[in-house]
Amino acid sequence: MSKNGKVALVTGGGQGIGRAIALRLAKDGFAVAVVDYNGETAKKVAEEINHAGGKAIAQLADVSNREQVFAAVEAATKQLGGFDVIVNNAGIAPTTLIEDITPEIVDKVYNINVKGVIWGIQAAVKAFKSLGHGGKIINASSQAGHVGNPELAIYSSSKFAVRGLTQTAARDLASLGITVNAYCPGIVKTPMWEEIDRQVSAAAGQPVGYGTKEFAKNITLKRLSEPEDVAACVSYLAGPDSDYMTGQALLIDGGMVFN
Ligand SMILES: NC(=O)C1=CN([C@@H]2O[C@H](COP(=O)(O)OP(=O)(O)OC[C@H]3O[C@@H](n4cnc5c(N)ncnc54)[C@H](O)[C@@H]3O)[C@@H](O)[C@H]2O)C=CC1
Ligand SMILES: CC(=O)C(C)=O
Repeated sequence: MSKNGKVALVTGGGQGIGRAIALRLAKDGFAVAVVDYNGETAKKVAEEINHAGGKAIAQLADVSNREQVFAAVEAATKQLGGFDVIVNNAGIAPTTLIEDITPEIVDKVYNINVKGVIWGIQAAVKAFKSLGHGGKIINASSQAGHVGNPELAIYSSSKFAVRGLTQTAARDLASLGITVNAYCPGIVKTPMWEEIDRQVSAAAGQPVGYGTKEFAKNITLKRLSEPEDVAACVSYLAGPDSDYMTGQALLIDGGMVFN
């Protein structure tokens, strides 16, 4: 049994923001299922939680595969003794100049960033219903889901889609006692951001770090965010203090986007 008696599942939990969320939710008292298509990193994060006195399991699943997502939620429910929160965090962000976009890249990004969230929502609803209680669904959008980001057309549009899904699911699932919210980080220091910086800088013929400077110009708080900044917000969305919040897409971007 976890310290707060609750179970959370985090997709893309093997590194970056997902790892920070898994560690934070474990600290908050959740038993955590760390799900990733990289089995090694998921295992490492679960071990880190267990060594620190928490309770975690690692699960291998590709969120673009509906059956694997349902299987992960079912296994988490059985092995951890319940199911209360899903964090649909896994995502990819290749840069996509408009004229170079191919059907393959659209499918790849949408299969993970959009369909992966849909499968996560469906699998969580099935688990909550079978357990006879409500729950919390938390989705990864982005500041790029509030404003179109240069050179990230497909990624940005996928994150707008996540906001749309979040609002609609919040309305559709409220009667089941399920809340649905999204978090919308700005630039977070993770391997994903490092890769975007490399691609944007190279496309501009500039050294690594140029992309970061360009994107970061408008951050009011004048610093990039840490994965832990995002995890703190997700901790709130996963806990009881957000019980009266649903359909929201919280910006955690240091003031990059005011709306
Ligand atoms: N880093 C940033 O600046 C921002 C990130 N985000 C979003 O936050 C989420 C996490 O991003 P980061 O931690 O930065 O990314 P990351 O690339 O550093 O880590 C992503 C994790 O997800 C896993 N993953 C990717 N595709 C998967 C799939 N199909 N099935 C299972 N696991 C999969 C990867 O193996 C990795 O462990 C993403 O949805 C991203 O779009 C949003 C705003 C800003
Ligand atoms: C990768 C991403 O979502 C950014 C920069 O907001």
